[in-house]
Amino acid sequence: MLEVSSLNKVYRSGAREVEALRDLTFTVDSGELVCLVGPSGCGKTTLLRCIAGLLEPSAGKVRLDGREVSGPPPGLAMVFQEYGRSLFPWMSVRDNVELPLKQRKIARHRRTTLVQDALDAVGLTGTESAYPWQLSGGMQQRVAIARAIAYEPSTLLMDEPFAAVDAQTRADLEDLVRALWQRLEVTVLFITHDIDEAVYLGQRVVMLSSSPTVVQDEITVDLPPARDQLHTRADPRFTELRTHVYEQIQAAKRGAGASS
Ligand SMILES: Nc1ncnc2c1ncn2[C@@H]1O[C@H](COP(=O)(O)OP(=O)(O)OP(=O)(O)O)[C@@H](O)[C@H]1O
Repeated sequence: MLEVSSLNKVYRSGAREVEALRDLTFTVDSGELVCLVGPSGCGKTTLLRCIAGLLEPSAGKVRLDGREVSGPPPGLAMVFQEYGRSLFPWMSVRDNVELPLKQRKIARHRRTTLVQDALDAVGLTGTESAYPWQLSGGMQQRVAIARAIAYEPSTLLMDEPFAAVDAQTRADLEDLVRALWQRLEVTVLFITHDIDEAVYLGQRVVMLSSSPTVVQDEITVDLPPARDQLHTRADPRFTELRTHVYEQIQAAKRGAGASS
């Protein structure tokens, strides 16, 4: 479970102060998939860095599985937008996925099993010896996802992971995330600028205001759990939910408070 309580971050340099996060409170329950959306510049990077233990908040707390985060938490794995920069080009697919397991000092035999299972789960069986640059963007992002799940995290933090891939690949990867989430029962916080993606993927959508950031609104996505690109997106309820989220993000851009 991820708990973000009254999180505040003020950047100070000399006499200049920038309040990036004002007062951010939300939770992601164990095994839940929550999407976070907000206008550009809403403090998403600042929030992520606080959750990942890479940045100290000015006030408030982040707790992961009951423990206060004060450095990179062991149960957390991350997938970033820039897969090209998060994979090491001189390492094979297998070595990229295995690296965090070596750093965790997991025994070789167990590592081999975890790497193979993760590559199978993301549909990359047979690419073990390839190098990232020999793969398409979508496949590289699958490697990054395999690396994250091989680590067996309790929580997966996904930072606009599909912003740089084409629409068809993106749809496939969205379905992969839902399938893995259901199968692995992992807690997922998925950050995206794409409102349709947030509603399609999430059990809940948390909307952020412009910086200094607060939670603008939050909705439960009451769509059936078995989702597919064709039928879910054509569901009138999907349209209602996306309209609500869109209106809230527009209100956030204008600096207005939440409306019901
Ligand atoms: N190191 C820093 N020093 C001063 N101000 C900063 C620093 N990092 C971020 N900020 C400010 O904090 C606010 C939030 O920035 P942040 O990078 O967290 O937003 P973001 O949502 O990730 O942006 P984008 O969506 O454009 O990537 C912005 O006003 C930014 O200028």
